[in-house]
Amino acid sequence: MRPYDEALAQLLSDVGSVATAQNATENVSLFDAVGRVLAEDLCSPINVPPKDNSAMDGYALRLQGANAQGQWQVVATRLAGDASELTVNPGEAVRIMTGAEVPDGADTVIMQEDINRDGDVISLNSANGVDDHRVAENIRPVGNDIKEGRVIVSQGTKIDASHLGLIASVGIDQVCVFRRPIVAVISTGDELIEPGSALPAGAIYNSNRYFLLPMLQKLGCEIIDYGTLKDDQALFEKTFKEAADKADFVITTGGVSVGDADYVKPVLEALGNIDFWKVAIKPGKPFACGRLTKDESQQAGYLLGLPGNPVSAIVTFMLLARPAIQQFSGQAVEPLAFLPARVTQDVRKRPGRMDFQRAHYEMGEDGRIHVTPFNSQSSGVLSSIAECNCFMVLDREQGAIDAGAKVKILPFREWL
Ligand SMILES: Nc1nc2c(c(=O)[nH]1)N[C@H]1C(S)=C(S)[C@@H](COP(=O)(O)OP(=O)(O)OC[C@H]3O[C@@H](n4cnc5c(N)ncnc54)[C@H](O)[C@@H]3O)O[C@H]1N2
Ligand code: MOO
Repeated sequence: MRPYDEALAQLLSDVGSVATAQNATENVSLFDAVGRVLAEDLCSPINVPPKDNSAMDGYALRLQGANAQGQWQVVATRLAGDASELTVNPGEAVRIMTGAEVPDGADTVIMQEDINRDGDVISLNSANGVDDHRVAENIRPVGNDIKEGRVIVSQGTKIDASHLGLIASVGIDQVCVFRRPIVAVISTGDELIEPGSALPAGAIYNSNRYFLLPMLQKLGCEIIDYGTLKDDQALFEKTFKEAADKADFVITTGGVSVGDADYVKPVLEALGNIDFWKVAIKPGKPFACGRLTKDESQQAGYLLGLPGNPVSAIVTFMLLARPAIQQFSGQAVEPLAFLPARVTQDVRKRPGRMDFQRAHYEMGEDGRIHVTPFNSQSSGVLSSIAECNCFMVLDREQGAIDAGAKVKILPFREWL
């Protein structure tokens, strides 16, 4: 059994990245870029803002050299969008609106609440006059947000709404992204039927397909859905081969343990190479992965064989498949972001496997995170995922722990 860290490291070194493949990139327009991975550093062709502009509705004037209470003659009005030539001389002011370019000669904008206006003459209304203000206040200087030439979004970033806004703010409407990873999804098991019809004796509804597909979508994958295969070795061979020719990853669920109808591992061995089988995690021990071709130089899908038990399938997807696909898609894989917490009750655990107990965390009145494990840790109880918000992670050699002990947690809801 591989320790989790070793299994993940090997998986990441085996799967590589789409960045090195042929036809790895495409240009897409901004709204199609959300969720895609940027294939090159994006530099700004302009300064943002392009010119000094006002942060307030008020008066642009020259504060430097003004006498105590100040007095200025209002000579013009400046709205946002007006770029006509305008110069402010000492003793003059321009009525200015938020976002309008600051006219030449003005060094400060005074907000209108700080001004007394009498006809076209203005003065400062604060007790200490000029001393209550500073030169350059309320002016947003050119390039304050983004300097021309600066990298605004780096290669490998998964583009979200904030990046889209930033890219639009420098006037770019198309970006170069990596192509989506192609993932074939195959459920296996004679007992599985699809939701929507009555349950025959001996059958269960296929649930794994219904969380895997949306999680893959969220990762930005193109999905080839093979539905469910009956437990038939020849059928597995034929389907895996076909899927491996079309996809970067073939993800299977079920049939990966040691039962009489568990054909995933023998078929992977027959068609290609197993990189490893069995990881020292609970749940999710029987996880198989490897390349679906004997010839290393030949491109073919990489198989990730997830266990059939729904919780084991979702946990191995989150902890192994997800980072592998993320890396392949051109993103940097972030290390797991554990948080410290105190456990609210005694916890049973046998040394041997790293435990990812489903749990619920919340902030206590003492300012610490408190975590309570779900009442069933069976790998068939999918409600433990739906009703929880984190894993309580217990190291491999850890034994039982007492209420109040310090533990690590790993929030997971953002992956769903
Ligand atoms: N003798 C041993 N038996 C088992 C071991 C072991 O080490 N020695 N490991 C156990 C562990 S741990 C797990 S996890 C399971 C994994 O088994 P498989 O990957 O072969 O999965 P199946 O046997 O096909 O199914 C297990 C369970 O999950 C249900 N299932 C399968 N697919 C779906 C699906 N798409 N949707 C909903 N439920 C599904 C299936 O009906 C079974 O109940 O092996 C243990 N056994
Ligand atoms: O490892 Mo299995 O995934 O305990 O149920």
